[in-house]
Amino acid sequence: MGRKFVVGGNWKMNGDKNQINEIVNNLKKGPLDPNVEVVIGVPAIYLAYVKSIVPDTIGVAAQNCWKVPKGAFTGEISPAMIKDVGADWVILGHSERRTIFGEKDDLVAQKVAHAIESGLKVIACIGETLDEREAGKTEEVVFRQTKALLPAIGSNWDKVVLAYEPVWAIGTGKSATPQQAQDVHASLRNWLSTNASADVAAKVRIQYGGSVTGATAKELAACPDIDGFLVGGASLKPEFVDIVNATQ
Ligand SMILES: O=C(COP(=O)(O)O)NO
Repeated sequence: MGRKFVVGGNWKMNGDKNQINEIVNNLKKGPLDPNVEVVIGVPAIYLAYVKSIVPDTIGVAAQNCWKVPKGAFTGEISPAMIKDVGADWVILGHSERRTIFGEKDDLVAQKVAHAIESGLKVIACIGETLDEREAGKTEEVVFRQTKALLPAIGSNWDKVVLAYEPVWAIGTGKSATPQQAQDVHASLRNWLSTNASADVAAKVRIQYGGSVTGATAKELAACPDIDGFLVGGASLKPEFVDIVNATQ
């Protein structure tokens, strides 16, 4: 289908300059598959530092941003600030933003819209909780979350990567099986074909995230509708290189 594999490393609230140096040196050593797009999600306070030491071939993402250019929003950062330090991606709607910080679909959509209009590329996260999966609501939830993003994205789907991250697999060591992940990705792509367009559905890259490791990445990467990963814990470890190279 010709979708470029894209692997994100979401460092979350982890790292200090010594650990960041180790992680970046590991990425520099690689070797990284040149056919795979790599984006690292960095704590905001270290964005400028990471941009100063990481090769230009590696994208740098903030892990969140606010929905307007500037103003009295203590503690927040804007897409303009993210661009100002040279980063060109932002991760939005992560389940930890939704469950811990109470971000709802409409706020995520407003952030996505403003990030895109500010010139950032977006990794937009969706995914169901364990209760929702056990209640058979997985598709209902991911369709609802994605539907909320449609007006925010508009015709700018080339600036967006979707990340399906089942909440019950995040940070648990319990990944979705390749079949479970493929089923949701395929269903979401089919939904996009009907609710966005066949072109969007064919071209949008859908990452899988949730306890991806060097040991599980190859089988997951072999699934036709998995176009990459959004990796948490393992992105802090040398095995992240193996995950990036999972399609080799
Ligand atoms: O939240 C995640 C996944 O985290 P883990 O790989 O640690 O499950 N990615 O954004």
